[in-house]
Amino acid sequence: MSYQQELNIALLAVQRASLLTKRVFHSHTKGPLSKSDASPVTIGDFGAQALIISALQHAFASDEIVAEEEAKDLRENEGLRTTVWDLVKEVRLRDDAAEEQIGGGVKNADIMMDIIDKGNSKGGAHGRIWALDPIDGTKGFLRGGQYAVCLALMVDGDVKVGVLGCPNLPVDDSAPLDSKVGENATDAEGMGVLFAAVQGQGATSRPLTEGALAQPKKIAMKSVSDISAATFCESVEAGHSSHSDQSQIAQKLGITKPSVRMDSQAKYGSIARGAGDVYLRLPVRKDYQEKIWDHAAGDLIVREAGGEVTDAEGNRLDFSKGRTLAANKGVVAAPEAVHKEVLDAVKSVLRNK
Ligand SMILES: Nc1ncnc2c1ncn2[C@@H]1O[C@H](COP(=O)(O)O)[C@@H](O)[C@H]1OP(=O)(O)O
Ligand SMILES: [Mg+2]
Ligand SMILES: [Mg+2]
Ligand SMILES: [Mg+2]
Repeated sequence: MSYQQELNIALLAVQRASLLTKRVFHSHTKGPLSKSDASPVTIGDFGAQALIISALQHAFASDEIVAEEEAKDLRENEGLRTTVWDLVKEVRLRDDAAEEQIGGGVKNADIMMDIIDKGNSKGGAHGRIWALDPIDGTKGFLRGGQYAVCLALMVDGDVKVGVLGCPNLPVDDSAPLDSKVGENATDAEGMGVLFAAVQGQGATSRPLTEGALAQPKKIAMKSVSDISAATFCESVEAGHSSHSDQSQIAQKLGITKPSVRMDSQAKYGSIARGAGDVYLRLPVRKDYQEKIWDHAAGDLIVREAGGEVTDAEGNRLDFSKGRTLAANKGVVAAPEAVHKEVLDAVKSVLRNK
């Protein structure tokens, strides 16, 4: 299967949701609330989830969706509901034909909440299931840094299509990653990129526009012959991945450059286009299970760009286990040629802990 229709709808849906998140990013009222696990959620997360699921339901009515957010807070808080609805009803692609392909807008606030709650699939190994993170890196979004709108289609537990909208990364694939990439980001001129991949068809990037899709360009990971010269990417949040283990691994590989810290799956996109080389996410807590929506799109984009993505033991990420990556701990993403060398260093550091 070529999955061209799925890719097209996913790209348009992510592009439209990114318009909404950008509005919130620049407003003073992001409306952060704290969820039961103490992580934040904003009006941007709810609004983007509603717009994307609405597009998927229009195009693929019988597909299931595993999405991060639920409408409970909106049902209980009228003010919050109205604020999110005011955003959702206004945001449209500035291209009628493109907007029509994703079904136009949502009809009213009640339907919006029902749509948000359609993201409650249990996931699993059977059938067509989308994995959606409406804002990945919400902490980065609140801090003014990197974040990503993430959508992937799995068929029988295998990721077939992945799209990442990164409003605060440069369009230019060859722009070097500096240590400031994760700070005070703006979506000024030259910023905003959509990454995409279809299994067996390679990975692309294109500028994030406000209307019809821009032309895609093929992307590929940088070939790294000397691992000591590699650029590492890691989370900003030390609570999400172990900075200390990652720094020991870098040291073991002879890497002296400081790691580039940024929030969200923007890390997967950045290494897929050769702006960085290696993404490490080593567990801080034994009991944390990574969520499928935090990895599905990025995993495919990196592998289609010539990379290998495994957990800390060298197993491929298994998206067929439900809403979490229950069978995996940690993530090691690197160009194919050096992945083993990186993984050996990971194993050796973790063994000696
Ligand atoms: N203890 C944890 N370990 C790993 N990832 C976590 C942890 N807590 C939250 N996350 C998730 O990490 C992702 C962001 O990663 P990064 O640091 O690379 O930007 C978020 O989706 C966040 O989930 P959530 O959306 O529920 O807050
Ligand atoms: Mg996330
Ligand atoms: Mg999220
Ligand atoms: Mg979250």
